[in-house]
Amino acid sequence: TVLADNGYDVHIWSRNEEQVNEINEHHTNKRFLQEAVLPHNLKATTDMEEAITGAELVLFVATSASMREVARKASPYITESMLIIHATKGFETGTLKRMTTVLAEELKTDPTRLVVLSGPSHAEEVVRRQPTTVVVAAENMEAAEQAQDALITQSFRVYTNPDAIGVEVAGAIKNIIALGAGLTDGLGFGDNAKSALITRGLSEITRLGMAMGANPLTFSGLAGVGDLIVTCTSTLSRNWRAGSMLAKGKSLDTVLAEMGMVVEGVRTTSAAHELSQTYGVVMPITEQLYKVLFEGKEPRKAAVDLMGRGRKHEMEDIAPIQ
Ligand SMILES: NC(=O)C1=CN([C@@H]2O[C@H](COP(=O)(O)OP(=O)(O)OC[C@H]3O[C@@H](n4cnc5c(N)ncnc54)[C@H](O)[C@@H]3O)[C@@H](O)[C@H]2O)C=CC1
Ligand SMILES: O=C(CO)COP(=O)(O)O
Repeated sequence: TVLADNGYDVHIWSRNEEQVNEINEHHTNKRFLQEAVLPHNLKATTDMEEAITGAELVLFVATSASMREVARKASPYITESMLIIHATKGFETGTLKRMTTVLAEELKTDPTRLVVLSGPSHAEEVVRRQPTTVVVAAENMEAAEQAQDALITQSFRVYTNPDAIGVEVAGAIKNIIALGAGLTDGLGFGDNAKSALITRGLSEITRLGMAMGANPLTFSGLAGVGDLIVTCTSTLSRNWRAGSMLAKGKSLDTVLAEMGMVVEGVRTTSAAHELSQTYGVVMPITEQLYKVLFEGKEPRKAAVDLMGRGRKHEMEDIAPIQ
């Protein structure tokens, strides 16, 4: 809708014929966007060639689990002149690769020109043209600025950042913290607990990001603090909702089935758990969430263990202790 508002003829690719027909005939996508009416210059197709051929810009919004498969399908129709952007938050399971790496491999394109779009942006609000701010990041600033030009509207304000690694790491890991925020709310803890989780979660994101080559300042921006606030405090967040359902004693399988939409934080917890070992980074919230999700640990016990850790300096492993 953002691109359509800027006058582009937008072609959405979906594998789901029913959804494609609904978008083309009724200009709605009720399962995901309720009553929102979609612009008439936005058309859907199940044909990847038709969706991409002749495009100036291709925006990938696959789930992290399906990014490689979708990119491989798109690859034959991608040309060098197309601007490639993605808005996916997560790592590839198994390889632990960032989404730009997956895209660069499948599209055989210059990785420095791949643009990451992230920030606090629940789709349900974007489609209603409620004020939203995001960041587009690419090593090649010209590519980031092209994305900014294409996406900026009166209700969708777009900032640029050269730190694609930082923006990707922040967008992925904040989902773990959002699951944790849902858990603390579901357990009946107060605002102090949630603020603690958000802030110490930011430390965790910063430590991993720095180890992976990110600029720590990126994490105080829209992709870091901004997205942490929206996903840890909004009932629109699937990750927050999943966490609060887990706290009520539902199994992970039940929660995911009831959600019916992707909860990226689950796979990301597993990936970040491995990344923390690969990079030798301490990630206590991620570690406790891993135990809750995959080892059956009681959420309340996880909270007790987090509170009972050894004494620390607040900026340990981030800034030198003076
Ligand atoms: N929904 C939101 O507000 C935002 C979502 N994101 C990110 O965008 C990505 C996608 O999220 P959503 O669209 O919200 O998820 P969703 O669960 O609402 O929709 C995902 C869609 O992908 C389809 N899909 C799954 N596997 C596929 C495959 N192998 N081939 C083709 N289609 C496949 C599903 O059928 C579904 O229609 C995630 O990484 C998410 O973190 C980022 C910012 C905001
Ligand atoms: O990333 C998002 C908003 O910026 C979407 O978050 P959820 O996946 O938790 O709904």
